[in-house]
Amino acid sequence: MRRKIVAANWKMNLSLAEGAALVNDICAGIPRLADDRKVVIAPPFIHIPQTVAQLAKTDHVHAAAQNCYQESAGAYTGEVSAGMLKSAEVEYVIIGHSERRQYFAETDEMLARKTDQALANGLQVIFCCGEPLSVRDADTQNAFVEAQLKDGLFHLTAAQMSNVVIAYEPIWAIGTGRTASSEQAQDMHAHIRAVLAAKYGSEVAAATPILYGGSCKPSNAAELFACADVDGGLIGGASLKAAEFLGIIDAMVKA
Ligand SMILES: O=C(CO)COP(=O)(O)O
Repeated sequence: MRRKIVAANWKMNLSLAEGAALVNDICAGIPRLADDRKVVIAPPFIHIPQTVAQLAKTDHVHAAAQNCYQESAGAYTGEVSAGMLKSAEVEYVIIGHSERRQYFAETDEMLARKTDQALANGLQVIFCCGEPLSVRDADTQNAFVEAQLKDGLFHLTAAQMSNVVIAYEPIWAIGTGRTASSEQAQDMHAHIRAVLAAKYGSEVAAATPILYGGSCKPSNAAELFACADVDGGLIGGASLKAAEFLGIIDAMVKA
């Protein structure tokens, strides 16, 4: 049985006090999860020690970072290494979010190195892919996403892939209120799984969770998570309100 995951990406939001209150409310409201269902919370770096301490009281909610640097240590002012995240007891790291690619000029080559750093330090990677609107309008999204996966991930071994989760986030659906239809999500997720199967075989492809991200809310989560190849979600805006995030977790529990 493939893992199902709902992950919160807080992006650059919330004070420490607001973050602590939100994690408290999520932990208080979360239902019992089966072993194959996981909730992940990715706050800004500065929240991490606080969030990790709060989550130590639960078994089924895990801390993540939103990024890490591609070198292990040194004179890189302002950066945070995968080893530091591990030392803070972070379990997951998001790599290749479209906002990192777009605003911080992160290239596929950098993302491949970040992935290596994360895996070498025992972190699980949530690797993001997804096309801009111009690519969707030209109907070339399958080739675009395939190239992102090949360039960012396909240097990994099959064994390393067991520590990788993929998040498909079409850029035109992020923060826009315009979600992909369940048919668009399923088509792309099936394509991603076929690309994984061609490279790593059907067992690895079947075991890799593929999350959907982009304007996912309690009102559309159940329909998205009912798709055969959608294994949960990476949630931005709706992860900042406990009631909304708990509603999305509920959709995963029932999926
Ligand atoms: O980018 C996202 C999560 O990483 C999605 O953001 P929204 O849920 O706000 O559209």
